[in-house]
Amino acid sequence: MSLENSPTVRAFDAGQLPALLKAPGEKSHKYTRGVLGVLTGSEDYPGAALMSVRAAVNTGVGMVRFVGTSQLNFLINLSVPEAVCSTGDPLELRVDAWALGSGVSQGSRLEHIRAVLSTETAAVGDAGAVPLAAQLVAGGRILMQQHILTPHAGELADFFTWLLALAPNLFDGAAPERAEIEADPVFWASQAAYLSGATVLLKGGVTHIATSDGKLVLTVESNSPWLATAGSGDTLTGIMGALLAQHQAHHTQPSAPLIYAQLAAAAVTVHGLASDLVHTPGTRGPLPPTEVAQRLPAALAQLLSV
Ligand SMILES: NC(=O)C1=CN([C@@H]2O[C@H](COP(=O)(O)OP(=O)(O)OC[C@H]3O[C@@H](n4cnc5c(N)ncnc54)[C@H](OP(=O)(O)O)[C@@H]3O)[C@@H](O)[C@H]2O)[C@@H](O)CC1
Ligand SMILES: Nc1ncnc2c1ncn2[C@@H]1O[C@H](COP(=O)(O)OP(=O)(O)O)[C@@H](O)[C@H]1O
Repeated sequence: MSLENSPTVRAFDAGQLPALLKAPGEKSHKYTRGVLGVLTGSEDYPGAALMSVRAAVNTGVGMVRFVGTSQLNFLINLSVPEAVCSTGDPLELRVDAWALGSGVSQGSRLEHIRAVLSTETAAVGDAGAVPLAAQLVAGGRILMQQHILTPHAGELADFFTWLLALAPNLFDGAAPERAEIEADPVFWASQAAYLSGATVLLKGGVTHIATSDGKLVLTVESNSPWLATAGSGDTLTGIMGALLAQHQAHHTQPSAPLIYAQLAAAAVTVHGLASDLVHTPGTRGPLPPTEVAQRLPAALAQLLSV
C-alpha cells in the first residue's frame, strides 16, 4: 500500500496566521483558552520537559498540565511555576490537546504516551512518540488529522523501520535511510501521513508538513539556520501544542486535515519569528532555545496586532 499520486506542494502563506491564532475576549477564562497536557522529558532528558513546557506557557495557552514523575514535577514547579503538575494516569485529565514525546525514550512514560495516542484527543507527537505511532499503525490503529507527528529525518527513518518490521505489507518498498528522506522530503512525509492517518511535519532547514491524507505538503523555509541546535525541537513541540489546544478548545469536532497542517505551519512560523526577535533586526546569530522561548510573547503580540 502506498500513495499513488504525488502531493501538491505549496508554501505556507503567513498571511493566514492571524486567523489561526486565538486572542482571548472579554468572556474568556483559562478553560476556554485551551488546556494543554504535556508528557515530555524523562530522568535522562529533563531539559526537554522544561523547554517544551516553557514554550507552551509563553505561547499563551489557558493552562499547561504537566504529567511527570515527582522529580520532574519538582523541576517544572521551580522553573515554570505557571504549569500545573501531577503524577498518575494522563487519561484522567481533562485537556484539549497533548504535547508528547520530546525527551522520552524509554520506561513507563512511553506507556502513558501510547495510551494517549490511542485516543482521539489532538496531540503533537515528537521524538519518542514517533516510533510509538509506527507501532500503533502497524497494529491496525489509524491515527487522525488532529495527531501531528513531528519527526526529524532520522526519526522518520525509524518510523518506517518500525512500521515495516511489524507490518511489511503496509508499504510497497524498503524502509528509507535518513539520507533518502533528506533527498525527497515531500515523498516521505506524505507517505508517512497517508500510511498513519496523522498530519506529519518533517523538520529540517525547510519544514515539510503533509496533510493526513498525504495529498498536500505545506512548506516553511524562512526560519534562521541558527535554529539547528539541540532543544529547538522541544521548543517547537510546546509552541505547537499550545496552538493546537487553543484551536481544539473552540472546536468540539475534528477540523479538516488542512487546518491541522496550517496550525503546524503556524507553529513553525511563530518559532521563527520569536527567533528573529532574539537579535537586532537584520542580524543573525546563535539562538539558544531558552532565549527564543523568552521572545514568544512578543512574537505572538506582533502577530495578533496585525
Ligand atoms: N536537555 C534535554 O533534556 C534535551 C533533550 N533533548 C531530547 O534528546 C532526545 C534525543 O535527541 P535526538 O533527536 O538527537 O535523538 P538520538 O536518538 O540521540 O539521535 C537520533 C538521530 O540522530 C543521528 N545522530 C546522532 N548523533 C549524531 C552525530 N553526532 N552526527 C550525525 N548524526 C547523529 C542519528 O542518526 P544515525 O547516525 O543513527 O543515522 C539518529 O538518526 C530527544 O528526545 C530530544 O527531545 C534534546 O532536544 C536536547 C536537550
Ligand atoms: N537549517 C535549519 N534552518 C532552520 N531551522 C532548522 C534547521 N535545522 C533544524 N531546524 C529546526 O530546529 C529544530 C530541530 O529539532 P530537533 O532535531 O527535534 O531538535 P531537538 O530534539 O534537539 O530539540 C526543528 O524545529 C527544525 O525545524
